[in-house]
Amino acid sequence: MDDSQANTITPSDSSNNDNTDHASPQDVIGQFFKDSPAEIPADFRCGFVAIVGRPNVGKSTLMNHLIGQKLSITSRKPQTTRHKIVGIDTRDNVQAVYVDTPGMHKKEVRAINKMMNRAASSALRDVNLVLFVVDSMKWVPDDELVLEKLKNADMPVIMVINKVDTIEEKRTLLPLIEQHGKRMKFSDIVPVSALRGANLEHLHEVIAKYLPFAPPMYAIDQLTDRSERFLASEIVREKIMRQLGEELPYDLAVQIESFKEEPATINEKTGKPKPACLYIDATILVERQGQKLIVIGDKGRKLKQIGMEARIDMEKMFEQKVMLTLWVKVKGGWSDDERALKSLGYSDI
Ligand SMILES: Nc1nc2c(ncn2[C@@H]2O[C@H](COP(=O)(O)OP(=O)(O)OP(=O)(O)O)[C@@H](O)[C@H]2O)c(=O)[nH]1
Repeated sequence: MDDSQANTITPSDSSNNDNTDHASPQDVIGQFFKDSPAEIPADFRCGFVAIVGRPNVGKSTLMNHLIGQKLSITSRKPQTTRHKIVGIDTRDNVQAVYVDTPGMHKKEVRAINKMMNRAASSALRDVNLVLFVVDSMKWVPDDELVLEKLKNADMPVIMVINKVDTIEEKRTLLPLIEQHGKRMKFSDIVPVSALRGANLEHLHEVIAKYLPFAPPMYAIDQLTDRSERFLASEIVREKIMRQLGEELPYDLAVQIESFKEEPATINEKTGKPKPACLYIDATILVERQGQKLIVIGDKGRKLKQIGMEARIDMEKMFEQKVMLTLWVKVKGGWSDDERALKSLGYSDI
């Protein structure tokens, strides 16, 4: 980014009272989720699901197919601070929230042991269900390590025998299921081919059976990482509109440059906790230098106000501390550039 063309502001005081008269974040969310059903059926099921297993058994492939190839689906709510949400799958009165188990994707064998120790004590805590993924063709000591940790788990564990498409002799499948069934008391054993999408409908049904009756934790319309950024950019745009009114350049756009969450930490020296924080960098793109000056305002006052109001709304929407950095940049002719439009999320609208 060209610093000479940018003006930054980082509102840092999150304790400001919000006295401005503006649309609440609920209004903004409502705009995007207006098709969501108003009434949640009493038999709705919802819960956290952890997908575990040694490297290379197909966990990522399975998750991607379970959530319908929608990668990087994330959402933020306070209940999820313990987990990293990797996918939210909502269908037929069931919402399965897939969570990442830290270290699960490490290749090193030793890491598994460490990871599973940790997983048993933290990542697996609070999940409602575990999917233990194994490769139908191989059972190796690493699987055994994972199994050992799962034996202590106090939630249902479903064994998912993956890659069944690689089994040549299909009649060997039943004896294999029987053999695995003796390893521990699984709630269910489901053979699938994640890659081919085979038997995944059945797996969806089995997963649903083990999730508790609970209302959805997330919007029925799944949130993608993109739409989360999109909501953030819409908040900034709304604040610009409020500040500029008639002066608003009609071809102004807001681009979210980065959207990163820093987890809560403890300061090693002082021992004081530092809360989790969402760092959002956004660029306000305008067509001409004159428009840039309008957005920035006298002594940067307008931009400062926009940043402060936007941050307050973002903190409400994302339910955590937000550090917002705003830039204003002249990008002549961007509105004619199809690629730029796509990168700004206009294909989504
Ligand atoms: N034949 C076949 N291959 C599969 C299947 N599922 C996954 N694979 C392949 O297995 C390999 C590993 O898949 P991943 O999904 O990356 O496995 P993972 O368990 O997430 O691996 P880590 O990230 O190392 O923990 C990839 O080459 C996949 O294409 C399946 O059902 N059948």
